Amino acid sequence: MFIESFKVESPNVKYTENEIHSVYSYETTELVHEDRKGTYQWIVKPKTVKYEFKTDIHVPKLGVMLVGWGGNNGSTLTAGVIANREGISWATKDKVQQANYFGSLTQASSIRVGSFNGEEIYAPFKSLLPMVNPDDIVFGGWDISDMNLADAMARARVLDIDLQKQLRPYMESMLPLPGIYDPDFIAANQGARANNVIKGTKKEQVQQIIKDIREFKEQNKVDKVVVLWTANTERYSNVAVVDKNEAEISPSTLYAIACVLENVPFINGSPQNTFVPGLIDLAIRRNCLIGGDDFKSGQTKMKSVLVDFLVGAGIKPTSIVSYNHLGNNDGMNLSAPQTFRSKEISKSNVVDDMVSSNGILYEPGEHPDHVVVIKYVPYVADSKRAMDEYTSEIFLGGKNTIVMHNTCEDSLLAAPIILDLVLLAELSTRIQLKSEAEGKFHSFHPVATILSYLSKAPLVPPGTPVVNALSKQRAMLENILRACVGLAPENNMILEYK
Ligand SMILES: NC(=O)c1ccc[n+]([C@@H]2O[C@H](COP(=O)([O-])OP(=O)(O)OC[C@H]3O[C@@H](n4cnc5c(N)ncnc54)[C@H](O)[C@@H]3O)[C@@H](O)[C@H]2O)c1
Ligand SMILES: O=P([O-])([O-])O[C@@H]1[C@@H](O)[C@H](O)[C@@H](O)[C@H](O)[C@@H]1O
Repeated sequence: MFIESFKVESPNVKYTENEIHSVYSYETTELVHEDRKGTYQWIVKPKTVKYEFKTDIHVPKLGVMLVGWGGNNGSTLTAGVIANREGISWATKDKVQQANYFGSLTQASSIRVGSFNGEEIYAPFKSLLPMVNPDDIVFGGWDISDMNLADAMARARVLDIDLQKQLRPYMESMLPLPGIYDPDFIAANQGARANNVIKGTKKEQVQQIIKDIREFKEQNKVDKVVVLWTANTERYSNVAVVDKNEAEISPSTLYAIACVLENVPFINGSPQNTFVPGLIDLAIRRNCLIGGDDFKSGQTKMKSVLVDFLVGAGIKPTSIVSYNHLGNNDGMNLSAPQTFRSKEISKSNVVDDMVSSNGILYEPGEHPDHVVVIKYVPYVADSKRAMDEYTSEIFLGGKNTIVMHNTCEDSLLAAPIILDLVLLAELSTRIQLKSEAEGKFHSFHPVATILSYLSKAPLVPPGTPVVNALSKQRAMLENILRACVGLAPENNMILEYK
């Protein structure tokens, strides 16, 4: 059964006019490796740590500034929120389509809250904690192309024409602010659209971005701003020289510096190493949320499910070949070797945690063969075609081969993920926590691993584990939000019926 909302009644949860305060027992383990009677043993000690969570229930008026606003993802997300907000429906060749938020974890997925009379009861994921209603978001942002959002939507070739016609009046007055453009970091083929750029030194460009954020906030009377990069994939910055050679500081890093200096959350939806070590240090010092990297939207999302299933079932993937072709501007930009390399890295590292979790299947340092191929084929436009082959070793020397064709409508899959990223980033800044060993409440670590479900290459604080398995990432996110309302982690035991 599905319910629309619920309230937790517990001695451990207090709802006040300003916050939800929960007391939570975090059940974990402590491991020691000790000499026991002459042989070393791993000892696992269950441990309970008391935490308190405080969630500010005042939902702000949120401004979202997209870097690359005029791109396929940026224009599609903007269009989708307007279509939902205005309740737009449109004719397609199959039916009259209503606007929806399908593909958004926060808006279209559910959580199990328990069972009632032998029936499992589910509620909307977004009913866990007060979140911004996406219909209320004010969009803005930058683009090195000056095209208005209605024309950018048409250029993207993502949405049905009847929908585009209805959206045009809302979007044609939306003009991206000039962006920071450095041809050394993206494909040369992007130069043709770069007619809307901020001149000046890198420092002056950062100052302009800060000015843009302040003016956007003032003009739109928003309480908070989140900035998200959905611009072109850049080549990696050479971190060995980035501190000594200003030319090596990428545009994405410059936007991120501006955001951290303005204490505005910055999320990187692309695979480049925007968050160079100096920037991470700055974000930590200023306690400003940063997160990323590279939206996990289609082919890689499936990979982080399939490899988790195979390894979890004791089956040994030995060869993973991920090919895809696409015909949008992203694909054109990725046709350059240096930008493709950024994407190849983020798409290749996604199985590392699952492989290293099973020492029965893999020797230390052993990995499956893993190849990533991306080709630019204009005709298919935003309708990316992913073709994967997974070969695994099974019982008694057998081999299993899984072949998959996955048509990922790239922007229709990425736009809801962008929405989740900005909503969850905003929510996480309203949560404070304190363990029993800590004297005062504090925010989550500025490097927002809570967003990892939505990223191919989750950015994590230095020295902490990277988890890519999709089910674990989703469970982590849900269980943290459950803890904020005093609910135990979903353990799927349903002992009541065993
Ligand atoms: N499923 C997906 O679509 C998906 C998944 C993961 C990652 N991504 C990443 O998201 C990004 C956007 O994808 P897209 O399909 O919207 O691409 P796109 O090329 O349509 O849009 C990128 C936009 O950014 C603009 N731009 C480039 N450099 C800029 C800068 N320095 N400042 C401001 N604007 C700039 C371009 O003019 C363009 O309008 C890409 O990096 C892509 O790799 C997309
Ligand atoms: O998320 P995902 O489908 O694995 O990865 C996608 C790639 O397959 C695609 O080639 C690229 O253009 C997109 O930006 C996205 O990164």
